[in-house]
Amino acid sequence: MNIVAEQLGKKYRKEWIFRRVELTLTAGTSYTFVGPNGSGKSTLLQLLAGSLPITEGKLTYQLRGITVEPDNWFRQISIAAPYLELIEELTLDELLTFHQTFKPFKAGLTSKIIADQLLLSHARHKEIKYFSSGMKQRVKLGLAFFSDSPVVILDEPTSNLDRQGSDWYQEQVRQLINPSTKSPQLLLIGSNQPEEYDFCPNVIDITQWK
Ligand SMILES: Nc1ncnc2c1ncn2[C@@H]1O[C@H](COP(=O)(O)OP(=O)(O)OP(=O)(O)O)[C@@H](O)[C@H]1O
Repeated sequence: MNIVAEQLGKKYRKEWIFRRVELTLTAGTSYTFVGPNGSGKSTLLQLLAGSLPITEGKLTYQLRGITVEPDNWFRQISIAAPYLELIEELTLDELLTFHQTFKPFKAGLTSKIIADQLLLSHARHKEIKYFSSGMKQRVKLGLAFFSDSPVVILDEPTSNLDRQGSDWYQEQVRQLINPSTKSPQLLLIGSNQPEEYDFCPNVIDITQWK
């Protein structure tokens, strides 16, 4: 999957957050958007995910050379972000089962394996509303890591994670763009924490588009 942005701009009321963004984002690698608080990292990630309308410019999704219609972009993307909520009333097992009805997991992964991978096998039958903020963050990241989607978007990925959780993130995130993986994904990160993206070859300062 490739995503191409041409002359992309976003304005909230009278304020331009960024303008004239030019990007060609290619599968099999990662890109991290950096910049101070309020610079527009989350806004740009949501635009690239097709979940916020663009004010000007053009976005194109291409899967194996074929243009994907905007109505189908959401099928290509898994996103973990602080502003996206989990369904609190479901248990972890129920959430994993529900999630698979619209976004399958990668081959061979069952709910049990994923709960083990999340280090949450003890909490499979607990409702998400009783999870700690770090446990919820692990679930959000897991849904993004383990779903079979060409694009993975992670905004502030290690927020609320303890040392063990951050180590787990480091281990998992590298798998996404491992060249020996059968279908390498496109990984997009929004971050202010260098240790979240120290492996990433493409670090892009968003303030260049102010
Ligand atoms: N719905 C909205 N309406 C008006 N302004 C908004 C809206 N959402 C975001 N903004 C503004 O857009 C700017 C960019 O916000 P954004 O959350 O994208 O920044 P960020 O770089 O992700 O920040 P942080 O590092 O704090 O997460 C901010 O000035 C913010 O106030």
